[in-house]
Amino acid sequence: MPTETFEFQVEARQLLQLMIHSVYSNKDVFLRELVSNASDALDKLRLAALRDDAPGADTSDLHIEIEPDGDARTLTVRDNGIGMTHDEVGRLIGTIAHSGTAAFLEELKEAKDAAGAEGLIGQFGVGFYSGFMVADEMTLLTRRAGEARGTRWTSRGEGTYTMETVDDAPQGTSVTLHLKPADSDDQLHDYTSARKIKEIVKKYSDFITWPIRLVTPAPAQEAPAGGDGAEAAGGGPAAPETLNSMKALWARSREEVSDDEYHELYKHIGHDWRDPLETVRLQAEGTFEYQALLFVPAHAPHDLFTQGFRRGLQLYVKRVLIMDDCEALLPSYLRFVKGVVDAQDLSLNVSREILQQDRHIRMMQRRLTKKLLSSVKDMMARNPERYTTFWREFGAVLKEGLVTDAENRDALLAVSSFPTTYGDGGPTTLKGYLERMEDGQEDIYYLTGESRRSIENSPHMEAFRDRGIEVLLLTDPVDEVWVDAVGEYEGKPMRSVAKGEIDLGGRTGDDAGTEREQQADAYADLLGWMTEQLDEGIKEVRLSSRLTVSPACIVSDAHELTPALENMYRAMGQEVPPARRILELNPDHQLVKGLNQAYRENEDRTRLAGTVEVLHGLAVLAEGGRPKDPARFVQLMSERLERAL
Ligand SMILES: Nc1ncnc2c1ncn2[C@@H]1O[C@H](COP(=O)(O)OP(=O)(O)OP(=O)(O)O)[C@@H](O)[C@H]1O
Repeated sequence: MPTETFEFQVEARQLLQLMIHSVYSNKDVFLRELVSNASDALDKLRLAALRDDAPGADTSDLHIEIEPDGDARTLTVRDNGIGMTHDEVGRLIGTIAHSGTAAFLEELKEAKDAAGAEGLIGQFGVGFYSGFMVADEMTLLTRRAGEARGTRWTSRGEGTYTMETVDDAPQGTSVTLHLKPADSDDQLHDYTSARKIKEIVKKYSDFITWPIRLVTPAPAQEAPAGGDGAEAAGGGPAAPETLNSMKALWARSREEVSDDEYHELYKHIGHDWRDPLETVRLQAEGTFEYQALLFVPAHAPHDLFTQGFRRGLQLYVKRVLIMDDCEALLPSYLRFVKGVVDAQDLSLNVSREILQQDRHIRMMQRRLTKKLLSSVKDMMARNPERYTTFWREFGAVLKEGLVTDAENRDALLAVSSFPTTYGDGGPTTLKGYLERMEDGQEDIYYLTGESRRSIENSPHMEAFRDRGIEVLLLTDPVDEVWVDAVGEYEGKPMRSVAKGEIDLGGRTGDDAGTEREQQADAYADLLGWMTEQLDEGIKEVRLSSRLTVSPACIVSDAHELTPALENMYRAMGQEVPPARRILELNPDHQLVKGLNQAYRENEDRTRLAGTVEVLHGLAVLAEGGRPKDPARFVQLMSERLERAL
C-alpha cells in the first residue's frame, strides 16, 4: 500500500503549533490524554458488544498498556478497544471537529498571557495533539475492531501527516511517541522512566476502570503482544504490572477520596483541563439504588447554546458504562453538568427512547435536579465568590428552567441573581430587591434589552433614575420569557418599566394629580391628532409619567409582546401579528410644548405631521430599534436641522 501524505486542516495546524511551542507548562498531562482516549475506546467497544454491534471483535481482555523503551527513546500507549477505520483516522486525527474552534482561536489570539491561553486550550481538549509537547514525531497504528486491515498514521506535527494501510495491525490503537530529549528546565521529564510513568498514572488516571499495565521489555523475553495472544506469554518472568486501582470513585465514601482524585475524573469525563467549580455527590439507597458524582465546570463551553450540544453525563449500570451524554438524567437547563450516574437495577441494553419513558430515570432526574439546586444554594451562602463565577457562566442557561420547570421554580428563583441599578450595579437576588423596596412600592421593576448600557440609557428609565427606584437590568434573551412565565415573586408583580402605564405612587407629591389633569386637557387635541397621523404601528399617543429628559418614548401594553420577543418568535417560524404600541410624550419637554403650540397656531399641519414622524423615529431609535423608512426619516430630519441653522 502506498504511503499518502496529507495536509493538516488550518485550525489543526494552528493548534499543533501551539502544542509544539507549548504554552502549557505541565507536560505530564499528555499521558493522561492518551490514556483517556484509550479508556474511551475500550468503553466504546464494550458498549458496541453489549448491543451486539461488534461482530468479530475480541473483548476478552480489554486493557491499556504503556510501554517505554529507553534505548529507542519511545513511549507507546496501546489499547485493544474500538480502534479507527482509515477514514476515521483522517477525519478525527487530521482535523479538529470541535464546533467552536474558530471562535476559540480568535480568543486565543486575544489571550494576553500564557495562563489565559492555557485555560483556553483546556476548554478545547486538544487531547491527542498534546503528545507533541513531548515528542517530535508520533505514530499511530490502529485497526477498527472487526475489520481486517489497519492504518498507520505518522506526523512530525508540522504541516503534514502520512497515512498507509497495513495488513497486520492488532485490534485497537497504539500511539508511539518519539520523545524529545529530556530537559528538566522545560519540565520535559524522562518519560521512559518507569517511576515517572507510575507517578503520572497514579496522579491522573487511577480511577480509570480499565487496567493500565506497564510493560517493560525484558531482554530475553518476547515483546508482549497487545490484544491477541497476550495470554500466551504466560510463564515469562515479569507479568505486566497494573498501575491503577480502578476503583469507581462514585462508589467510595467521601473520606476515601481526595479532591484531586475527583478532579481528575472530571477532567476525563468533561474533556476539560481545568478543575471543576463544584463536586456534588449523591448516594441513593432503598429499592432503586444508584450513585451519582456530578461536576459543575468552572467555565461555560462555547457551544452551550448551540443545537446538538453534547452533554457530559454518563450512565453506568453496575460499573459498566452504557451511555455517554445521557440527556434523560437532567433537565435541559442543567445540560452543562458533567459526571457519572451508576444505577444498580437497569438493563444493560436500554435505549435512549426507553430511558426517556422510564419511571426510575424520571425519579432520578427529579432527585438529581433538586440536589444540584440545593448545592448551588449552599454555594451562595458559603462561598459567594464561587457562586458569582457560577452565575456568570451558567446563569443564562439556568434561567431557562424558570420557564420550563414549574416544580423547581422557587428553588431556581432563590439561586438567581440579576444586575440592578442599585449600588454598584452588582447582581442582586429578588429577595435582596424586596428587602430594599420602599413602602408604597408594589412592583418589582425591570427592563429588558440588549446590553446594560442601552438599558441604562433608555428613556424609560428616566423617572426611575430620578426617584432612585431600583430597576433590574435584564440582558439575556431568555429574560424576556421568564419574567412573563414567573409573573411575580412573593406576591409582588414583576413589572417592565417599558410596559403599560407607570404610576410611581404618591411619590409625585399631592399636586401631581391636578397638574396631570390640567396637562391632559391642554394636550388632548394634539394627542388625538397625532394618533391619527401615525400609522398602524402606534395605537395611541399619550402623556408620560416616566420621562424627565427625553421628549418621547415607546411603550408596550402590559400584555403585549415586546419587540425582542416578537422577533424571537418570528425567528422560530411562528406567526405573530405585529404588536401595536404606544407613543408617550413628555409634557414638560420643550419640543413637546412647542409641538402643541404649533398645532394650535397652524391650520396647515403638513410640516407638523413630518415633525411628528421624526419624533416617533427618535423614540424608536432610543429603544434600540430602527425607523421603518430610514431614508425618509433622514430626509425629514435634515430638513428640520437645516431650518434650525
Ligand atoms: N485510542 C483511541 N482509540 C480510538 N479512537 C481514538 C483514540 N484516540 C483518539 N481517538 C479518536 O480521535 C478523536 C480525537 O481525539 P482527541 O484526543 O484529539 O480529542 P477528543 O478525545 O475527542 O477530545 P478531548 O481531547 O477533549 O478528550 C477522539 O474523539 C476519538 O474518536
